[in-house]
Amino acid sequence: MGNPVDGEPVRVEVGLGDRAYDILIGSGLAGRAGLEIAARMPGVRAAIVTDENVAAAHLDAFSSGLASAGITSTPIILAPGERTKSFECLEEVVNGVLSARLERRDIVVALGGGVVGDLAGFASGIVRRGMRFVQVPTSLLAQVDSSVGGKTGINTAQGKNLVGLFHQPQLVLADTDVLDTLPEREFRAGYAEVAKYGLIDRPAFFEWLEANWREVFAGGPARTRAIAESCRAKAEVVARDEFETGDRALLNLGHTFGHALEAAVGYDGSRLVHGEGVAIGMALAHRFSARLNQCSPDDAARVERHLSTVGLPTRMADIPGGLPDAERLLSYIAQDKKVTRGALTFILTHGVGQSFIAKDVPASEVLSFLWENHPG
Ligand SMILES: NC(=O)c1ccc[n+]([C@@H]2O[C@H](COP(=O)([O-])OP(=O)(O)OC[C@H]3O[C@@H](n4cnc5c(N)ncnc54)[C@H](O)[C@@H]3O)[C@@H](O)[C@H]2O)c1
Ligand SMILES: O=C(O)C(=O)C[C@@H](O)[C@H](O)[C@H](O)COP(=O)(O)O
Ligand SMILES: [Zn+2]
Repeated sequence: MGNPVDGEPVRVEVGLGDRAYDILIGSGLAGRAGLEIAARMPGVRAAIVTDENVAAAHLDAFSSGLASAGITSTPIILAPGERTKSFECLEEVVNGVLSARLERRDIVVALGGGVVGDLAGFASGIVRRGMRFVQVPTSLLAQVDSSVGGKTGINTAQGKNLVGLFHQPQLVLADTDVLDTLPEREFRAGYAEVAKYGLIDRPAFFEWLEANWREVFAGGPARTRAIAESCRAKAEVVARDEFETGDRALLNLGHTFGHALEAAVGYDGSRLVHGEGVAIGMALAHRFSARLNQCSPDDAARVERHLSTVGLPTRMADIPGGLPDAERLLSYIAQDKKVTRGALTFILTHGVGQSFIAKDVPASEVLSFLWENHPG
């Protein structure tokens, strides 16, 4: 894991054969987006899907950059937050793209966090039966995770991401400068997905994060290194299991619990945002693994300690405003996309960096565990 060379973007390839694409990570990439896009897709026009917060900070500079490379664009600006991943906003994006008369070979650009990326990616996958799209992730979470790998979609009352498509982008441009305007709470939430890669199968990376997380939060080379290492980790998994028929499910560490909690609070980001749900979910997954004698309580405590040290929540009691009872939480878990013939699947662990896919986890065990950990 060397430090990135100053000035040069780090390039990570997502190796998907004739649908392979680059992730470029570094300073100044948003301003250069027009050139990077025009070099790969000459003559395209664009819809820029973004949210109000990102638009206020970055849209003018971004669309001017596209224009100076000869790319005309139409902005589609949405309300910020998880509730935007909805059928209503999907319709808004589809209408915006069609009203701009973009053609199938034109592009949808997702300029924003994971919410914008998942929604714009989904819209691009269905308009004219599949347009091309480019991810310009502006949150840490989007730069290390959601912009890579082609999972797109929206939420429903029944659960997270239950409607969507696998649809890969043509290019990912992760400009580390744009993180300067990201609120600290959102940076911290994105850090949960960074730590996730260490916990899945990169124990040395987790150890490095334990020692260097302050530098990652501060910015500079350590941050770029953490983003690049995360993208490499995700790109490797996606390249070998694009459609999650096997070990891509490991990327779901912490999500089986986390998604249930997000649904349980009605996608209210003032109470819980995705990365925080993942942090609590990862702490629970380690504690649950220890309860099932799969992992030592010391490892579970170590994970919880690091997540709390950086200021992330690790317990259901950390969510303000109360939760539905354990049976209700289990009913959200039963909607998880990893469920097979009614049997629950969890990502469990034998220790830091030793995650595994556990099929047929008895619902009764999950329910008792949820009650034990429920804030009441
Ligand atoms: N597709 C995938 O593989 C994948 C992976 C992980 C998460 N996700 C999804 O991503 C979503 C979470 O993404 P997120 O954490 O980026 O949330 P988000 O998109 O809601 O962004 C977080 C907040 O930060 C603001 N913001 C983003 N960039 C900013 C910037 N540079 N300056 C100022 N404000 C900025 C946004 O307006 C928003 O208020 C969830 O819906 C989750 O399910 C998808
Ligand atoms: O890319 C993946 O695969 C992941 O699981 C990454 C997760 O961080 C992400 O939150 C994803 O959207 C969850 O996928 P889902 O299939 O459980 O909805
Ligand atoms: Zn996630």
